[in-house]
Amino acid sequence: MLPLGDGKYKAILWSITLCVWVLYSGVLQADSAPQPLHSWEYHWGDLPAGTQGTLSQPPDTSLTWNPINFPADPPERNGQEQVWFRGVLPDGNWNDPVLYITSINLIGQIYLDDALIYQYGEFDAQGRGDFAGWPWHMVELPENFSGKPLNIRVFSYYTNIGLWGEVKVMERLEVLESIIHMSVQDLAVSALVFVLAFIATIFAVIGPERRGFSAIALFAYASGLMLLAEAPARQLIVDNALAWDTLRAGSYYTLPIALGLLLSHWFNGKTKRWLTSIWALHLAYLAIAISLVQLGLVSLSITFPVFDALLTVTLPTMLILALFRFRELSTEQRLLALCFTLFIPLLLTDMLVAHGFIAWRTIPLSYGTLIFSLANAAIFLWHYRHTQQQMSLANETLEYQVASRTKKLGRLVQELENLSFKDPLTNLYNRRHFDRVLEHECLRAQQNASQLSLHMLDIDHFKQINDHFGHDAGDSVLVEMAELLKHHFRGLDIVCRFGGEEFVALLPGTSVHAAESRANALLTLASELSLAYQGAPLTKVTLSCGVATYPDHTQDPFKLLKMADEMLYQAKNGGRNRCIVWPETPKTRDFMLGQS
Ligand SMILES: Nc1nc2c(ncn2[C@@H]2O[C@H](COP(=O)(O)OP(=O)(O)OP(=O)(O)O)[C@@H](O)[C@H]2O)c(=O)[nH]1
Repeated sequence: MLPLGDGKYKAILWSITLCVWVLYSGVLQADSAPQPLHSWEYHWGDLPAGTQGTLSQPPDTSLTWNPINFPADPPERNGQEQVWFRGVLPDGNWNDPVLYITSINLIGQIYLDDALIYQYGEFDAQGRGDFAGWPWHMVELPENFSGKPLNIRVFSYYTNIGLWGEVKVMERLEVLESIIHMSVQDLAVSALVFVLAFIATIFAVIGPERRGFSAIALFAYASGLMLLAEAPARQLIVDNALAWDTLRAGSYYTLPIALGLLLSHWFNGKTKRWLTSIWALHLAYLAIAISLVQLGLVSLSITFPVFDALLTVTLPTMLILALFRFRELSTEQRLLALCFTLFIPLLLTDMLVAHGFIAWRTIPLSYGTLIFSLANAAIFLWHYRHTQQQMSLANETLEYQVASRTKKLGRLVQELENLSFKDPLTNLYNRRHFDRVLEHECLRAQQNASQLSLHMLDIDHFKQINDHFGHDAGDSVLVEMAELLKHHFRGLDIVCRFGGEEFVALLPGTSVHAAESRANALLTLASELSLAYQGAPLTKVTLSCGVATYPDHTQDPFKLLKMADEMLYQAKNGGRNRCIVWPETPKTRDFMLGQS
């Protein structure tokens, strides 16, 4: 940073400011209103240009000159490619005057007082040359030019010949100022369009409407590039008119491709086929035209009128096709279609001006692009909001689904767990469950200072049922017996199938005597059961039962089971169909202790 306190630097800073002010105020004070040249005349054909940039003979002595309003496209061209114009330079009081020309079709030389003062493009010996782009021109003028004739030699194989736009004498600074002024809007819109193109690209990559957003992105990139390449300030950035015009052609020729892609994506059937053919045709034109130009076979300038002719047919066709089926479009598509409807006349008018069908004027193409860009921005925002809403909805749905599935899964786990503790044939608890609850029930009995009786039950001579009536009949007996047990015992009793034809029942809060009487009652009920299988009666069955009670007989759950089993064994040995309760005798106690 400048040390502002330092007097020396302050002085320099003030001097620079003063110079700029003097220079600028000088410009403002000068009689600097831009003045066009006047008294224009033309002469078809080339005149012999003298050596070293001088006219070998003054063209006005021996030739016929015809008056013309503006030095462009004189009548009766008849395929001629060379023409001379001459006009009189205006009077004025300029500080730093220059001649400003909007554009030249295609190349030219400018002479003042028989001296060549400016040349654009390369002339060969025959006075011909190649297209070199369409830049604006700022021609240095020597002193005392006022009132002098200016001779302009032009060569063009293009549809137009001569100068284009404005030809006037003005201050150099004013030229630069107006160039910047004319470009600001184009450049600003171009920057905005590039940002939108980038956002559209992101939507095209991630979004559901990939093709639609790709087409919008392509249109935005093409129109952004076109505006940049058209802005007069382009020459101040990179001084290569041909490169800029090639870029302009590429982007301009891409616009109908993007438009066709987008529209064809919106429609079906015949309309889609028509639109697809149109964008394919433009794609082919772009590829062929740029290739031929790059190969040096065709001049870039010639590709413009051919393209414009094509566009005057395809653009209205696309518009008519879209408007014809306007009702089928969604709101956002309608918005874009309307923007195109506004943009297309601008594009067509610009084209008509470029070819001289309409008098020269600046066409605000950037307005069309701006409207299109704003519509796009609105659509992006709408899409963003819509996507956000859909995402939160999806999240909620997902959360709901996860919760309901977790619940369902919990239920399934529970069912599975139940199944793993159940006997599938009888639907009674199985031995796994019994092993799990025995210890727990003993503990509960201890905590409640109550008793817990254990019944061990076995169907007598069950093998004979299987043998006589078959395995399935045996199964039906097991099921019947299980039903009897379920009904006979209380809800808080735990009845399990211990294995084969053996059952156990845990009776919480049941004394030895109560357990014995419940067992005897069960045995009676079992012996009275009328069993049948598939309508055929089965033999009567009886049960044997062993009983042991906690804590009366033991406080060890494992021993309790052993004791009941031992009593069952004794019941079997004692003749079956009976219940034996663990007797509190020293002999049995010793027996059990010896086992443990
Ligand atoms: N149908 C059927 N039979 C079974 C099942 N489980 C075990 N068995 C049969 O039950 C019979 C048990 O026979 P045993 O151990 O000799 O006993 P039992 O014939 O009842 O004789 P005791 O117990 O001494 O009165 C065997 O034939 C087993 O095949 C089953 O699920 N279904």
